[in-house]
Amino acid sequence: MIPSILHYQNREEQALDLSEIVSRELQAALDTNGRATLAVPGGTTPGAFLTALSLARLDWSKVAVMLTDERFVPESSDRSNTRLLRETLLQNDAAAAKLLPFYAEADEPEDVMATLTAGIAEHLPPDVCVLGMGEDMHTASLFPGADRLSEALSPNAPPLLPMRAPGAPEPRLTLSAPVLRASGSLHILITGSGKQEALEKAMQDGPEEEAPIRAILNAPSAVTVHYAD
Ligand SMILES: O=C1O[C@H](COP(=O)(O)O)[C@@H](O)[C@H](O)[C@H]1O
Repeated sequence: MIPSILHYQNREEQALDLSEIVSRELQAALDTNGRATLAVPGGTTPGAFLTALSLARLDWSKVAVMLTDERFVPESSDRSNTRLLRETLLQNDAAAAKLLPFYAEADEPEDVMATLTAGIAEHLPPDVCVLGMGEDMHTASLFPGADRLSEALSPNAPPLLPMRAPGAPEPRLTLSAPVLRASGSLHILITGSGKQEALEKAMQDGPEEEAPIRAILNAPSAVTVHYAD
């Protein structure tokens, strides 16, 4: 399926418009199911969007929030995606949302995988999923060259996997491709010309292992790319 691509005048407009779209989709899920699940990315791009979304007038007490992926670091680290969520989305009205943890203290992610997977099981697949993308065409923590990438891209992948990749300084936990692809709606949030070029490359035919974002671009659900310079 070819994604819809929305070009915004600037990053502020991108953050506000995407937050309105996601808010509407969450409300629709609440109307239908009485609850909703939202998956959001970490990293450097989504802060303004997450803060804008925290102001949405929703019954956040019925919304479960999870990350698309996490670095295996405690919240005291400024590399923690959970910390980003607490400082941005889980403020204002959205402070009432239920955060589904993607980190627990342990030596290795494998030690806590069963517990963290059990915590998200009843909330999958997400009703709404917003993903980031790197210039290397990774999304969530599905990195080219990562140790368990083939498994995470396969249709039978478990929902949550540990992942180690050459360019990633710490181990990761990531939602797998089949769970991400099964989301009710999919949004890709990107900024800057480097990511625009990476997206154009990923939209050409080729293996998902080389450009894991292709697993999302080819998803059966509607995919919208939100781009600003
Ligand atoms: O490491 C990560 O990278 C991607 C992209 O991050 P950005 O800093 O380029 O915005 C992000 O989507 C992912 O959630 C994060 O863990």
